[in-house]
Amino acid sequence: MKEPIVTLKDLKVHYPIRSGFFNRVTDRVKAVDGVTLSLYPGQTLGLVGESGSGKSTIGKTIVGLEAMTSGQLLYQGQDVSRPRQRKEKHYNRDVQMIFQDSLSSLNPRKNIYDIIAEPIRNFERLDPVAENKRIRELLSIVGLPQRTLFQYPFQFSGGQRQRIGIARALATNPKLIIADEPVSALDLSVQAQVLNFMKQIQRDLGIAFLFISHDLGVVRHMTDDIAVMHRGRLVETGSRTDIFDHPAHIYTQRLLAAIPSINVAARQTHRQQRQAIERVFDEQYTDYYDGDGLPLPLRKLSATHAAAIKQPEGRD
Ligand SMILES: Nc1ncnc2c1ncn2[C@@H]1O[C@H](COP(=O)(O)OP(=O)(O)OP(=O)(O)O)[C@@H](O)[C@H]1O
Repeated sequence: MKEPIVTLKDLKVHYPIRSGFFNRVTDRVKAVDGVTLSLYPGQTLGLVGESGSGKSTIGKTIVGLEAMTSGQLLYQGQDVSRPRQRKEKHYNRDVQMIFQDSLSSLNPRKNIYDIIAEPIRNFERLDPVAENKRIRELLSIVGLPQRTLFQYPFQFSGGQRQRIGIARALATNPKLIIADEPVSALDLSVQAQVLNFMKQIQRDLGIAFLFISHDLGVVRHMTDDIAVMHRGRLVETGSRTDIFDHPAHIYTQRLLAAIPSINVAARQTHRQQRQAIERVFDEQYTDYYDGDGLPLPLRKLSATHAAAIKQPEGRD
């Protein structure tokens, strides 16, 4: 197996909660509470879980937008947990992010040329001719007409803006892109277009993706490997077949049952299955969560599959 591009080791990100007259820290939200995972060259890893499970915090920590409480961030095997180490290793150039909300993540006062040029100007010093050429190339990679180059974000549709966000993320020739719910703000018909387009880019350019989504249906379309997150921890990791055909954790089973059925005739049966899985979730809760309601540690089930479940009886 190739060396991972990025590895998180026992990552914890805890947010302080302040309250009272003196604004003292009275509690902590354990948004990420001991996550270990690796991202490999050319791989797309899907990170799924319901809202609040800690997915975005992982993405933001990888690109340095959130500080780690503890744990380690490795880049090609080297420790880059500190911002200074990331700078030295060109990490910030090689790891980019695409955001969910393309309108608020693109500066409304800058035209597309300057938006795409920004990361190039930050990390590479190209002469104006080379810069112009690179920006035009990026625009054609993301399928936008050259005449749009000096337009502003509000002049584009949501799908087109997401393509601009992708062009900006591609500008520095990154090795890894974090895509946090990249299509959830778009109409269904545009979602499919943008997803197919991202898949094609991923294949053509061999970039690794961490694809964050609350929707297992979208993740199935995009990724070969999936990590399922609940309450700040991973509850299951595996190949698409492991997760979709042999889900071992009750929470993964619940997420699978929540994927809406396209077939109208099957909706009634689907609803009954969903209710049945909700009952099983409540009944078997203590087999999967500890006394504090936190997921158990991950246990290896095969070379590709691991789940946060109890050891079978009689084994330790
Ligand atoms: N800056 C912050 N200060 C305090 N708590 C935060 C902060 N950012 C996130 N949280 C909390 O951390 C937990 C994880 O949030 P996070 O956004 O990572 O989850 P998520 O799975 O990405 O959900 P969503 O899809 O809704 O963004 C949530 O309980 C959230 O309220």
